[in-house]
Amino acid sequence: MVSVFLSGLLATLVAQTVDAYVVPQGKLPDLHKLGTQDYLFPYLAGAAPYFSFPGNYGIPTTAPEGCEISQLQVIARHGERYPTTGRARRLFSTYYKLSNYTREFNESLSFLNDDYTFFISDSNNIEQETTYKNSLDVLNPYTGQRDAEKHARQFLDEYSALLENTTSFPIFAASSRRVHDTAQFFSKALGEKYNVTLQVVSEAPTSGANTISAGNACPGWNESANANITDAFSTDYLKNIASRLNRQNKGLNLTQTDAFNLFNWCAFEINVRGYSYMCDVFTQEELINYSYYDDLTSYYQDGPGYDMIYDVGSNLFNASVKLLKQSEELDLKVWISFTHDTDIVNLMTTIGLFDNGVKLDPTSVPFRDLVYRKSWQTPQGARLYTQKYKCSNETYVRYVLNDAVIPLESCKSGPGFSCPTTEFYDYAADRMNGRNFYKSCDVASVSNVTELTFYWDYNERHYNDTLLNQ
Ligand SMILES: Cc1ncc(C[n+]2csc(CCOP(=O)(O)O)c2C)c(N)n1
Repeated sequence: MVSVFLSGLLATLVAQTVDAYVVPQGKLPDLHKLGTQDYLFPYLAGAAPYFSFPGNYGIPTTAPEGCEISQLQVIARHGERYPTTGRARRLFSTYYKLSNYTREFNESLSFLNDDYTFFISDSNNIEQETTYKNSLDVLNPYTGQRDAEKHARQFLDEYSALLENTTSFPIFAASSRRVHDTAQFFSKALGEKYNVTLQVVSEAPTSGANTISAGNACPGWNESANANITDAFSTDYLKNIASRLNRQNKGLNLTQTDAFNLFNWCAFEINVRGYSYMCDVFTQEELINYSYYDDLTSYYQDGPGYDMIYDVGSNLFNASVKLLKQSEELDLKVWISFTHDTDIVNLMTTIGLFDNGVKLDPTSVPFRDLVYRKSWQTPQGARLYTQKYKCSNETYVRYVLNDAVIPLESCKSGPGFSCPTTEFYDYAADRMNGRNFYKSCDVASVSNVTELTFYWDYNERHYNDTLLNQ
């Protein structure tokens, strides 16, 4: 009797356990593709999942022998995500064209014959972080959620000593929902030992200079300011893709715009599903052209090729330098913020991390002299660390981008190729000399907030802004 009861109970328990862990769908051959396309990430214009910076000089990211970290600042992008509204609209238009094709697909598009389902299956996911829950394959190793959790563990592994006497501290997030969600996944993954208060700082233009996302509060910024330069880049690689696919599939009428959209399809499908057969459409040469086009447009829209960007990036750089100077007085040793890719790119432009003075050439793909590789700088989940450390009685600053130390070319005489703070503060003042975010961006037309204060007044103000699906 008892054993019948027990085996019944056991069966129920097993059934419940199995139910809770149903691993759904996914065709068997897809398993071989899942998580195997990392080699493509550096070519996918920062839309693919996280990867460590490929231009790593081999400098250890830990503080050099005899040095101790005194402050760490982290500025990170949100994690892997679904496409934005605009991208999704363009992707759907290409998808509809393909889904209306009535013949069998050939060669690289033949995967579409096998009851393929498009990777945006619920429009509520547009703009949002990919999670264990909204991912199209539970075995997807690239969810933004997992990336943030992994990042948190890596952060603790390297820097938990800085939190030795701190159990309650803030983490700052721009008010985009995916940015907030990333910050929350990161915070939770730090574990119960820490009591993190998320400070959600508005990224609406009305927040003016008091923002992590200066790009959103810059009415003066003009996406097309340098379009006359970037438009000179040849679109032959896109035309070749379209004509190849049209030749292989009679009656298919893909345009060069469709070809461009297919790169995004490839990248975002990996974020959502963990693999994408669409990536097999491109040759390596086409991927190189595509990634350089991203470097080029970013350079002239958000980087050193657009003078105003030095002003935009100065909003965060100025705050960062202020925190560095105050490190002795401040209780907190770790300042963690989450935002968008362009804000990090703007900041790195003002810092001068990837600028050798050579303007990017729109007429051909450069190789030897190309240091501004935006397609490598801010993948999903990108993270820029500012380290301040003390060795004997001297203090030093240096930057670590996506697991790689990137020395400042004109100031690297310190241990670990760092910049002595005495020199660094002059260097920073020089970079920001004459720069003014509020003025240059015409922020006055949307806000009267002239200063970034959230790092200093969060305790009184407790930032808790409404989340935006943008
Ligand atoms: C200075 C400046 N102001 C505004 C824009 C417009 N913009 C295009 S993409 C993006 C963020 C999406 O990134 P993420 O994928 O990280 O969320 C923004 C804000 C810009 N590119 N540069």
